[in-house]
Amino acid sequence: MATARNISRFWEWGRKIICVGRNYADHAKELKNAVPTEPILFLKPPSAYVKEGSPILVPLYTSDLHHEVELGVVIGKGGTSIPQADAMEHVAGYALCLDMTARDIQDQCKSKGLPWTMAKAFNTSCPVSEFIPKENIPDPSDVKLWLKVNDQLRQSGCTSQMIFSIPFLISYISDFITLEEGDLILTGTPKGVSAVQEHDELQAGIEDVLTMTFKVNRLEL
Ligand SMILES: O=C([O-])CC(=O)C(=O)O
Ligand SMILES: [Mg+2]
Repeated sequence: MATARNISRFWEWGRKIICVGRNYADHAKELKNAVPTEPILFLKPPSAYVKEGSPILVPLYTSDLHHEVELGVVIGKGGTSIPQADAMEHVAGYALCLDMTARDIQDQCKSKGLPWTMAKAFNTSCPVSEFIPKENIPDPSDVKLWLKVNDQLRQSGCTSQMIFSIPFLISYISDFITLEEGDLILTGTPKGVSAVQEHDELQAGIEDVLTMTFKVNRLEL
């Protein structure tokens, strides 16, 4: 007998992960990138998800794996060409996410004009918290995000600093990628990205809503 799918386990559904890059001016500047005038988008596959209790695995081909703490928006109602005014009706809730990035590989891809797939879409590149029901974050345009590595604060930002708002992003993306229930939008990272090493412990949080912890491991050959 088929069991009903529950949005609170959206990461098991095999749906899209759509990521927004350079959505915070302070992060665009720290990597010496221009502040965008239109959203920069890339994708991660559902195989990128990892949940607390399992480690983040450093790909063998990188020596500069970075953390990026981000607010994730979980789509509850699909749609195409969603007007900005209706966008929040399509949101089921949120998740705290890390956009793990092989920065050395991303730099190589950027200099060659190649896509970022190897830098951004590898297994365990999307650590994700428990599902956060919409009611628990009444104003997603004003929540604080933070990340510590081995108890040292590295990132601390507020979603009020986003260049493109959540309703704008939902509308913009849905004009050319149909959004489906269970999709996740990663809304970009504030400044403070830095490298992590094997055995590091990452702890991240959204204000007083939730915290999550991940260990970093090397992939065994
Ligand atoms: O790799 C980058 O700098 C782009 C990105 O994902 C972000 O800004 O969150
Ligand atoms: Mg990112």
